[in-house]
Amino acid sequence: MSLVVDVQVADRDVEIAFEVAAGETVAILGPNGAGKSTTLDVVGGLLRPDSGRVVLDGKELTGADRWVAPHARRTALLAQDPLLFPHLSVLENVAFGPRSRGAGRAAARETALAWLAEVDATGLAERRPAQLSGGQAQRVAVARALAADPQLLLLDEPMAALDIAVAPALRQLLRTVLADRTAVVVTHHVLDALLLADRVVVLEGGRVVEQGPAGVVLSRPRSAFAARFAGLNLVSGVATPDGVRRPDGSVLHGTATDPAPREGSEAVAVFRPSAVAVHREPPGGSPRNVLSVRVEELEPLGDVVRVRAGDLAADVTVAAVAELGLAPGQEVSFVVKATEVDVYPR
Ligand SMILES: Nc1ncnc2c1ncn2[C@@H]1O[C@H](COP(=O)(O)OP(=O)(O)OP(=O)(O)O)[C@@H](O)[C@H]1O
Repeated sequence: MSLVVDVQVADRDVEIAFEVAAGETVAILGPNGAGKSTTLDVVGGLLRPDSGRVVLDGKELTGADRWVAPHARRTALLAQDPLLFPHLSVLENVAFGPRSRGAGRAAARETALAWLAEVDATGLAERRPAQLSGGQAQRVAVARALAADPQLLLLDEPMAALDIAVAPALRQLLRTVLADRTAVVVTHHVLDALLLADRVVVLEGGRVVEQGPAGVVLSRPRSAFAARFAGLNLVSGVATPDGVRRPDGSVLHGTATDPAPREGSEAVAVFRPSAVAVHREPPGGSPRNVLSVRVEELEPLGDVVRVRAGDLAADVTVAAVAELGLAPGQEVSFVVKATEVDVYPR
């Protein structure tokens, strides 16, 4: 059930093309307004693009002269909100899909019970949605989506509305469910991308700026958003023999990784926040990279404090924050060794 998406929505300035192979899960990432919801809406048939096409398993769902209605698309949407029918029992909610596809009452009930067992919710069958916790309702929503036997599963931040304590169990369930399914998942969570998706597609400003295997994009990001998402610092510019020249003319020295960027071509320098040391004064005569920045925000992160300055971040200990007297608005130097900076083509 492969998916081909190549669509344009002029009034939203969205032009997006990507493919999902049969059995593959693709995560769509991007900042607010990047076009993630627009993409899901177009694929699910809720929005008609100005031009382009959506093809599922060789069948055109959206095209120049073709428009398959949402309910006839064989796609199922799992959204933030479980969207269960409040007046139906859990069992009836899950049986709804098979019933609408023509199954008899007994067969639909059997399918629904099988899916409820699959999501570990058999004991909830007779309850009404109002009698479920958020996590239980979302598990039922998973069963309902799958009971309709969709060819493509669309997930729109399925964990976003859940309690932090409940999210891991649902993520684990989705991991099992998505293992051999064709799916597109919009997420703001790095763990979802890593644990659920085979590939990620990064959108910015209504365009695909980067795509590839989840592990590769998150460990070797080439776009500003993917780097931020993966918790890495990224500086882009033009490749020099030993680093990246930034638009302001300064060079960030690093180590070229395979494949090394061609001198003069667009390149990125990427380094971990934990590799950055923060100094009040620029260290004199240092062979290291020194970036002058203004502290914008201090954010506690486990046993370190993330110091944010523009697009860059440094992780320092609480003791260092106290010792340096760090506070927003302060001018400081971010210092990073060239050996900690990976340079590769953009
Ligand atoms: N109903 C609408 N009518 C017109 N423009 C819209 C509409 N919804 C979104 N847009 C615009 O389309 C572009 C893409 O928005 P979209 O909602 O797809 O982004 P998103 O990546 O889902 O963002 P978010 O993470 O905030 O949900 C934005 O410029 C947005 O302002």
